[in-house]
Amino acid sequence: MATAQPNLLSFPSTDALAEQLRPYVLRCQAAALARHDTFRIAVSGGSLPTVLARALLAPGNGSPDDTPQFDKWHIFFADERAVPLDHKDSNYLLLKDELLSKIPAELGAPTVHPIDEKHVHDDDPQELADLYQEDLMRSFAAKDSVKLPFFDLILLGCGPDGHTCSLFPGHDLLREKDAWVAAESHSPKPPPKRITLTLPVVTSAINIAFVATGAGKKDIMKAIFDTEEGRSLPSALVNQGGGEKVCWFTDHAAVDGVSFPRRGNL
Ligand SMILES: O=C(O)[C@H](O)[C@@H](O)[C@H](O)[C@H](O)COP(=O)(O)O
Repeated sequence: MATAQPNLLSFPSTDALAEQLRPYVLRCQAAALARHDTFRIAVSGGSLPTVLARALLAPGNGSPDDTPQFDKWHIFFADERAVPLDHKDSNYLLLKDELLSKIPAELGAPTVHPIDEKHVHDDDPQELADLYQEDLMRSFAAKDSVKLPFFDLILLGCGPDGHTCSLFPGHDLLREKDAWVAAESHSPKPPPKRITLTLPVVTSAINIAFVATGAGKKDIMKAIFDTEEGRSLPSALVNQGGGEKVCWFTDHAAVDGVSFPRRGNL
């Protein structure tokens, strides 16, 4: 378990946040391309795709360091709902509408890894989770001896109850040690059937970023960062497992009243 503290960043507005998220993601991209000539990231649903698109589709200065090289990106879903890819609840559709469909051709096209639509109507989402795990294994060239996929970057949201991905407070999935991808059949946030990366996969990522904005987040942010009771919340468990690899991008409204030290840049 990591001991170093996560980084808590706070900005006056979502626009200011997106301006800082861009260089952060592009620094992660540069490090990943130098390491293995590919950038493997996982993204959540919720408000994250919109903020990410605002960050990445903004005009850059044209330098290689400030340019997303999307043709080198492999985009996975940190969690996904068991619905068809064109369903309004699909995280894939959200990402497509907000970001993928708007990427200018000259920036290249990412390789996107959606869930297998054939299994979205299964009673139990386990097969959907297993197939997604197989996709991850292929993409990370995992041999039996490779215990975990090391994402270059995982981008997360945090729900008002402290959930992240589809890892909800008090659910057994928080104790999953072996699976990379797990099935959730009773999500308190609709729709109930989902798949999610597990905590060991999330905390093994090389970089982990949360985006949390708005006054609706301030109570849970206080619980996560300032209280003992909040330590068992899924988002707090990511802080504990990821330590200094974790970076929270928030706006001032979301951290109003939070005592944990925060900064205005990385
Ligand atoms: O598919 C999902 O439901 C999400 O991945 C979920 O984990 C989301 O990130 C949080 O609920 C925060 O959502 P907001 O950013 O909209 O608050």
